[in-house]
Amino acid sequence: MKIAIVTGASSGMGREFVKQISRLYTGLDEIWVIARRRERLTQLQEESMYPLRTLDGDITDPKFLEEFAYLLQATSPDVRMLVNAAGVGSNGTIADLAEINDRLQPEMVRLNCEALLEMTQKVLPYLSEKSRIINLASGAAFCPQPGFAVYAATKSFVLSFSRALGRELKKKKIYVTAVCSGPVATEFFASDTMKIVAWKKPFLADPNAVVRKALIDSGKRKKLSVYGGSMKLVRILTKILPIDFLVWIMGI
Ligand SMILES: NC(=O)C1=CN([C@@H]2O[C@H](COP(=O)(O)OP(=O)(O)OC[C@H]3O[C@@H](n4cnc5c(N)ncnc54)[C@H](OP(=O)(O)O)[C@@H]3O)[C@@H](O)[C@H]2O)C=CC1
Ligand SMILES: N[C@@H](C=O)C(=O)O
Repeated sequence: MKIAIVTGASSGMGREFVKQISRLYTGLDEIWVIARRRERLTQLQEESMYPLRTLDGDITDPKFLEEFAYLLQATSPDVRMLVNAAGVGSNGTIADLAEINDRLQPEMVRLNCEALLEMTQKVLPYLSEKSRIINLASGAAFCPQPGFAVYAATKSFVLSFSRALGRELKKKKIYVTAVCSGPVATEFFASDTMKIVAWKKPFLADPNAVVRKALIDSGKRKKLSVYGGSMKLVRILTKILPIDFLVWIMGI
């Protein structure tokens, strides 16, 4: 059975990946869609040409991860694509966020880093030649960001992890792409602790376009998918400017 697996499929870019994978790729038997909001995943069936297998649950929950591993073992699928899109962000200083809720930032690390790693580890034995992994990192991965510190650090983890994993899997011809976009118009900005700052508003990208580029870049076996001219410029600047200056700028 040939499948694609998408985490964070109930909204934003994960949802868009499911829709576009279903339109663009032939030969899949199922797409496995993962998120906590079951009804959203069920509704998504209307937008997919392929049967969706709805795995509703929290990917930071060891019980969910155990059941997921068991399902993989029981069905032994050929996973053609894994999209790790589940993730959250919070902005504010580390101290302010800790005062609001001291679990907020540790739980962000658990979801954005550990759960992404655990999903990848579990799926790895079921990937074969020309399979692909797409990890949602962020432009925030390019440099430390005071006021967005833990989120940016989690995304640096995702970028670094993706690059190294891609190298490890090269011999097996399995390709890994990290998606590093700027702000994208999704529910990411709808939580009480993740407010979009004014200067980012003009740069808000359409999730449809970001995902289309990510799938094209993954098809071209690119290690990074960077959407938009402004984010490409940010990437260059973060390579050439001194780190202390960059952190100062980001903290203004
Ligand atoms: N929007 C942006 O500006 C950018 C976002 N990104 C990254 O892209 C990825 C997708 O974000 P985006 O689509 O924008 O955001 P959304 O908030 O729209 O989507 C996040 C998804 O993650 C799922 N999710 C959250 N927590 C859990 C959990 N514990 N277990 C399982 N699923 C979970 C949510 O589903 P549910 O609540 O149903 O569980 C939802 O489907 C994230 O990793 C984000 O960091 C990168 C660059 C820019
Ligand atoms: N890139 C976005 C999040 O990942 C942002 O800048 O808010």
